[in-house]
Amino acid sequence: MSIKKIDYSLYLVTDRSLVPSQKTFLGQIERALEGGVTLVQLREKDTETGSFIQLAFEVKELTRKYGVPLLINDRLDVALAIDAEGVHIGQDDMPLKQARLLLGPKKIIGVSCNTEQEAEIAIRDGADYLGIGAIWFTSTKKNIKTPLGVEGLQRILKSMQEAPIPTVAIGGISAKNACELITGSNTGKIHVDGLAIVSAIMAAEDPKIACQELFQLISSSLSSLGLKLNTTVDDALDFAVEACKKIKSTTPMVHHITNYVVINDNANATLAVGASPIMSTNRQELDQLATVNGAMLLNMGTLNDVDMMILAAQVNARNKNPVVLDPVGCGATTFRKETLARFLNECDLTVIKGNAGEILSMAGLGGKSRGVDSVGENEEQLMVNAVKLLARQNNCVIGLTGPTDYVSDGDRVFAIDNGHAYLPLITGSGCMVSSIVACFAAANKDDYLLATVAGILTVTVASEIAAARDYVNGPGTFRAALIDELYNVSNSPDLIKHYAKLRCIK
Ligand SMILES: Cc1ncc(COP(=O)(O)OP(=O)(O)O)c(N)n1
Ligand SMILES: Cc1nc(C(=O)O)sc1CCOP(=O)(O)O
Repeated sequence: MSIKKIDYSLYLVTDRSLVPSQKTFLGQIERALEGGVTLVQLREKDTETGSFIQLAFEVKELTRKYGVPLLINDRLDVALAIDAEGVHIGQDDMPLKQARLLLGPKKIIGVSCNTEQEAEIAIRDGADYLGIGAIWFTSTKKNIKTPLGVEGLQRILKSMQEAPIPTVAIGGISAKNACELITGSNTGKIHVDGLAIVSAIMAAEDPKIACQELFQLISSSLSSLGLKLNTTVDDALDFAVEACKKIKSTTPMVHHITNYVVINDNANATLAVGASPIMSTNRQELDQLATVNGAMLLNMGTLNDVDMMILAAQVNARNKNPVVLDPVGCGATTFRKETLARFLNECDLTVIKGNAGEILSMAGLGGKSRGVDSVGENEEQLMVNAVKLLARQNNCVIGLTGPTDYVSDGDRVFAIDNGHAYLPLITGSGCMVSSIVACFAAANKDDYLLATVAGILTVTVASEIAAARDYVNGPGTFRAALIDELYNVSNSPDLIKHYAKLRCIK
């Protein structure tokens, strides 16, 4: 299972033939990125493979600079050659099932659909999003099928209500009709997630201005429907409160394969927030447990049977259980580095939660991991870049804990300034945070970024309340009080709202 949290709202599909004279293709794309494009598809119809790859590398350099994913139209070979974030395929291109086999589960695959039946098949076969069109007539693409209009789009969206996936509309879209399209296609719970646009951006005198105008229109149309493009601090706090309640009401089982230094504390913390811990390390019951688990937690602290841990991650992902990895000391030895590489390559991880040293070392951003302690003071920007980059590279949520905690899904970034100086003085407090994140992910599968923020907030807020107790005068008394306050905070989750020092970082 993969989160693939992509912002589809303003999706540029390129066309070199539309670039005005005096302008360059890459220049138009860069201006569009400056204007707020959230996703780019490189669409080349008559370009030889070698030149296509060369161009794709150049476009990727730009999209990377702006932190925007790049998809390749039709050509899986080009997408693989440049390690693009995914592809967009049409009904006459390589079948989705084969494309998925070649690209693997982590890449994004979008599929063009013009009918309810095409949408149903694409969803069944595992598309990540649908490009629904043509909505209106367009001269950008030859031989389009009969335009759907807003009613046709609505019909398809309604047909997907049982199994919704993200959708973008395409064909004839510009600032003149963007609002009508978004508000008109709203069918209660389901609406189009974004607009895919070619000529209104590629042929614009200044794509930055065109995109800013489009972005504004999309954002105001969504807010008129009570929907938002961005997740705010208030959204995250509301989510945290509800997330606590959901753990209590569903009591998810959280399977831990954790290190033996922290096993008892992890189990007690899990119970304190209302989840049910199981600490089995026997491979014979992995399959059966995965059918009832809410989440799987893997902790690299005291590594023994790595193959078994990888198997556990795989069977849980197959059962659609979130898999949380705590990469304890991942930069400390060659064995740990190799083990981490295996987790990243062989498993579909949902959340990686480590300390600053671990996360910076994973990101190759100069972090060091000495034993299992986090070292060094780092600038906020370095942390933000690290969590964003790793989240994008690994298609998962990254949580970095330290004096300030950072969480990102590659798109959104939150910083948490809660916590107490006693936390790093008890062994395995970071491991406890990972356990609690797994509990939140188990019960809150609709948004793993917010579930991770909620988990970290719960522990750090509880730590502040625990440290303030009269009898707490050092790490030993604090450790017991922390378990008590995890219990109290999760029973009165409005405390999170009261204490939270949460920031949304753009
Ligand atoms: C976002 C998006 N939606 C639809 C299409 C059309 O794809 P396809 O049907 O493969 O046609 P061509 O683009 O290949 O002409 C798209 N490219 N992007
Ligand atoms: C690439 C493409 N696919 C379509 C479909 O209907 O699937 S319409 C289209 C072209 C859209 O261009 P413009 O934004 O300039 O109208």
